[in-house]
Amino acid sequence: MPFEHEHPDFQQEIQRLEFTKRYIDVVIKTSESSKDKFQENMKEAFEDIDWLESSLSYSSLLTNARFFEMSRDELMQLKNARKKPYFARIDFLREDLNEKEILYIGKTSLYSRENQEQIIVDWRSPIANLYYEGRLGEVQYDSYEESFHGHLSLKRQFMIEDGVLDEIRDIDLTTTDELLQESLSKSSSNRLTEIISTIQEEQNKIIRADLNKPIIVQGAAGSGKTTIALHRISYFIYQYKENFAPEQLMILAPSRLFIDYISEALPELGVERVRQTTYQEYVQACLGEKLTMAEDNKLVRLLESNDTQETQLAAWASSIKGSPVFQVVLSNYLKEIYKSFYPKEDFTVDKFRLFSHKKFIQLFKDDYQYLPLYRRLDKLKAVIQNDLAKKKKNIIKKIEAYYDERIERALYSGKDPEKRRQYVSVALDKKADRLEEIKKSIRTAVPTYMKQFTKKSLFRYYKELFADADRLSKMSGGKLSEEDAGLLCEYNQKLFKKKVYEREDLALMLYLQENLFGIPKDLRAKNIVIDEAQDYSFMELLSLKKALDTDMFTLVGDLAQGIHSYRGLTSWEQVLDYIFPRATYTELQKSYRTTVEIMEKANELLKLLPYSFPEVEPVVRHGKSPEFIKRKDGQDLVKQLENQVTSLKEEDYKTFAVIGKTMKDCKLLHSLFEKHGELPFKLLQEQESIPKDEIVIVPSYLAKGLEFDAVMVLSIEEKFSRESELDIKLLYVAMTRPLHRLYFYGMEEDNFILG
Ligand SMILES: Nc1ncnc2c1ncn2[C@@H]1O[C@H](COP(=O)(O)OP(=O)(O)OP(=O)(O)O)[C@@H](O)[C@H]1O
Repeated sequence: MPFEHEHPDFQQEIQRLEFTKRYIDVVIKTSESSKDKFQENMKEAFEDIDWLESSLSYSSLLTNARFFEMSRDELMQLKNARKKPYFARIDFLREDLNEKEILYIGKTSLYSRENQEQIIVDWRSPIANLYYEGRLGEVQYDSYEESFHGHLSLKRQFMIEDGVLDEIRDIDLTTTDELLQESLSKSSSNRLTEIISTIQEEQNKIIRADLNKPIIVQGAAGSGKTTIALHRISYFIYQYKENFAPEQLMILAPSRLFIDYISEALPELGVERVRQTTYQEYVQACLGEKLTMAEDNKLVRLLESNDTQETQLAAWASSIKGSPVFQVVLSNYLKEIYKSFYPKEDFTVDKFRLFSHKKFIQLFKDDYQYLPLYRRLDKLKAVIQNDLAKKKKNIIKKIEAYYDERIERALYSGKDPEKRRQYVSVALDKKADRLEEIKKSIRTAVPTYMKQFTKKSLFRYYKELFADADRLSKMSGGKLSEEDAGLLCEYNQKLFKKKVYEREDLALMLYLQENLFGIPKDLRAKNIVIDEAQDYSFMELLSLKKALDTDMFTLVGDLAQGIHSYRGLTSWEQVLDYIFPRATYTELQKSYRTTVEIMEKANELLKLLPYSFPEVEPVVRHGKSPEFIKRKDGQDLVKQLENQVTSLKEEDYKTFAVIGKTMKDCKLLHSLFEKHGELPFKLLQEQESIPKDEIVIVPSYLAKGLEFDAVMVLSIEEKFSRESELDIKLLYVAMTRPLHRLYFYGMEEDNFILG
């Protein structure tokens, strides 16, 4: 029996819950009215009861009551916690203390206003780690670099629904966690939720891993990567609340659709103020310009195009532009640009040499190395301006002295007076002219000198990079043959003519932008989470790291789902070796989303991929085996799918998706639904938000990261071929979306590779 109403402590726990709820109410009420009201509110709330232990009795609550200011966020969190203030309790006797601590763990912390005792302990606090890691018995936890040893005598889970205690259960980590089973067997809401009460040990390790180091997680489909990444941000914010505002953190998601999907979990974890954006949006913000992106989706082109040569060229161009070859190219290109800024002439005013070009170069090259190119120029401009301001009096004095001396000499010379007068008058005029001239030179010297450094826009620089094949090949240090460089130049020039950019161009432009102009400070997040990181190229990750000037990244991804591998990663090694050498690398092999039956089928696909992925282990939860159903045509197909959904609804499933290989089949089905459909449905596009209570029609590549109770993989005109690595990955993505049921609708089983 998993949970017991007859648990000997059940009544006592009800009272504790009641106390906590009322206490929360008082704190909320008081902080919304006035602090002086605290005592009054307390009295009102607890007047009718006399059951509390003495330490919590209402008379003791009244004495010494102090009210603490709460921030808006804390108040918000407390309000949210009202329905379920905590989910677990641990009893811990610390070695160096005599008294056993009884700690209730919840989403947010709550201190007693009277004696600072913790009424609720935040799940992210150091001691709460005992709930996630500790077995009953001797344990230890670390807090602020100190270790505390002691005895853990109880771990208790609570099921609280709408403020009412339903069940309690005492557990040890060694027993199978039925709370986890229960939470996994629920139906999905189309949105990601928090999992704080059932975080597993291996997940907890990642959430709490050293916050001062980057981390890379290779995790199987459904292993909780997205969820864990969000919990890690939450943990980070809690640990560094004094040092960082949530706005300084950033989540990079694959699409707006995905941001919508995770949006529900964000406020629950207190991370809704974290910047959430897509890679493309972020880079464009850094460039300070909205670019016209090539509309064409290369992935789709790879799947649909008959024009194989052109498509292959496009894929090849992407892979090269994303590869380390371009790190070499850009670094040589920048060297070249920098060199072109070394002046050959000294800075002079009139005949006076004020600043040698050598000194200028030394400052430019070495002293101001930490600045982007144009910021160095600004700085140097200020330096020579200052220098001139200091020296200008001296220059004028020298000129005056020169003429004064001549005039003086003429005045005392033996020339006849008329000639002397004439000479002096001419000399005075000359002096005035010279002074006028020199003052003008002083005024214009700096701008004139700076004129030699012509300013070009980022886009000019970028275009010039692809202007000359021979030069490009040289800049690659021979890594790009002249022929390949030629193809690449031609390819990009075509894009420039159309005035469009591809996603792959963004990384290179970001790299140049950072080195030439710099990135605005407010865009430099301090800690970055990248989901679906396998779809990023080497250059994308490298230029992000450089632009943000930090290596504090959390990268989560799954190479088996690397459907953009024409540009993305095929191994984590390169990233670890060259971009994030300080990173810890972890693998997650357990899947929490799908049933054993579905996962076993999906695992068969993994074997067809040319990588050695270990099999994904599903958490033991059984369901029906995936089923192939011969599809009908037209109206009958719509009926067939609708009947399926209706019968699944009867089993209490709530979210359904029909997944096609690409948009092509999805659009076909969508038009059939428009003509004949009776149930509500929606075709998902990239910018869309996921509807509730509608049958979702979505292409496999957009379904990545999402989940549904039941999935119907559909093949109308498109088939999944076992010859194509991309098809295998897309089918794998589609098959790992359902929590409970998976169907294949097609003409033949073979359309889905596994026939
Ligand atoms: N410890 C856990 N307790 C309860 N549910 C969990 C746990 N870990 C993961 N889940 C659930 O498993 C599902 C998959 O999680 P998530 O989407 O984070 O996985 P993922 O690794 O990002 O998957 P994908 O690679 O398919 O994008 C979610 O429904 C999540 O709530």
